[in-house]
Amino acid sequence: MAQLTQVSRFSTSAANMIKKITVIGGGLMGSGIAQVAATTGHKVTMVDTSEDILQKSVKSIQASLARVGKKKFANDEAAGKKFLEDALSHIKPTVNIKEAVKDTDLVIEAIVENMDVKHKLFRELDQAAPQHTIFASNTSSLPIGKIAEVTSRKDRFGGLHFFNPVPMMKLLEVIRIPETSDETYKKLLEFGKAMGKHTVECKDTPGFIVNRLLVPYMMEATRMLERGDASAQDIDSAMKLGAGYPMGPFELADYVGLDTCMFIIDGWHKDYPENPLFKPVPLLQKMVADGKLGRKSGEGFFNYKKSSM
Ligand SMILES: CCCCCCC[C@H](O)CC(=O)SCCNC(=O)CCNC(=O)[C@H](O)C(C)(C)COP(=O)([O-])OP(=O)([O-])OC[C@H]1O[C@@H](n2cnc3c(N)ncnc32)[C@H](O)[C@@H]1OP(=O)([O-])[O-]
Ligand SMILES: NC(=O)c1ccc[n+]([C@@H]2O[C@H](COP(=O)([O-])OP(=O)(O)OC[C@H]3O[C@@H](n4cnc5c(N)ncnc54)[C@H](O)[C@@H]3O)[C@@H](O)[C@H]2O)c1
Repeated sequence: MAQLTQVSRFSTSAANMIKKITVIGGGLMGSGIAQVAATTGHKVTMVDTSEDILQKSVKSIQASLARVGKKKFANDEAAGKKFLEDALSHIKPTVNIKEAVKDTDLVIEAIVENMDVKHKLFRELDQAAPQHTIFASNTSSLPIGKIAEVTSRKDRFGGLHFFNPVPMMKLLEVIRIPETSDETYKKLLEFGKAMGKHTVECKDTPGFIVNRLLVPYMMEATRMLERGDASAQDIDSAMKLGAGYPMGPFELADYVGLDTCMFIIDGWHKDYPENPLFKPVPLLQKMVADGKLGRKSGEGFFNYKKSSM
């Protein structure tokens, strides 16, 4: 623990700071990370698997920038427009991974939550990126040390766990594995601050800080619903009005994606079968099997289809 806090007292010289970043994955999280990096003066390359997906990512960044700009420059439409255009000009979307990492300082991986897919990507990145490039994963639940195993740069590897929606959520968990060098960790912490986030330091433990507490709470809410103790609506209202949460557990699960929720809890159960907090939840598994994935599929614990709204 002493080691974790000691590192954050040092500061990196301006010449040594992270300026160019590559975000792999332009989905919910990757597009948010790219957006915030661009608005905080970084040069960003955003990679996804197809031009179509990248177009959608840019559209969602535009929409989010418009919301931020409208608030930030409430009485100055021209300044809001300039803010949006400046930020977009700092983001280069591409499907070419090799080109995207050729002179980057930091790669942030935000692709699907699957160890094999992440390993395949990091093997490729390790070959293509220059020696000085730091790698980070935005994984919600997979061990950073295990993701890093396929690279030859564990000393330049860490976790940067952002929260959804990235432009609004102030927290960034910065995770180190035993091999992460002090120099790397220091740079990651400073990058987080440069992104305008409040950083917290954490070891490579399941769920880090937030998800280790949040996931059991959300699963317990689902078990409560499964037992028929209360309705989803009332459980959500209770936690919002009685505990001060901005979203109830089911609104949040729908927002994150029920497939992601299920992947996390089932994965932890496999790794820690003795822990009762990580027991799979049949209701969640059934909803995912039925294609009810939350907001992204139009239905989850609540219905988001236009006709029923
Ligand atoms: C099994 C369990 C699984 C757990 C999974 C873990 C996943 C992961 O690893 C960790 C997480 O992320 S955990 C998840 C962690 N996340 C949480 O826990 C989220 C909890 N929810 C919240 O904090 C709030 O509900 C929100 C901030 C999302 C929306 O706020 P609201 O009041 O309900 O609704 P509003 O009135 O619409 O918007 C309010 C303001 O926000 C602005 N805005 C919104 N989205 C924006 C965007 N994309 N861009 C730009 N701006 C955006 C908007 O413009 C507005 O500004 P104004 O100044 O008021 O005009
Ligand atoms: N959804 C959340 O609330 C949340 C919050 C924090 C962290 N995370 C983590 O962030 C990561 C991404 O989650 P998400 O919700 O943004 O997922 P998402 O499904 O919205 O986006 C993933 C994107 O990665 C792309 N992709 C997949 N394989 C790729 C590859 N090999 N190369 C380039 N792009 C590839 C997909 O096309 C997709 O656009 C996951 O590890 C997840 O656990 C998610």
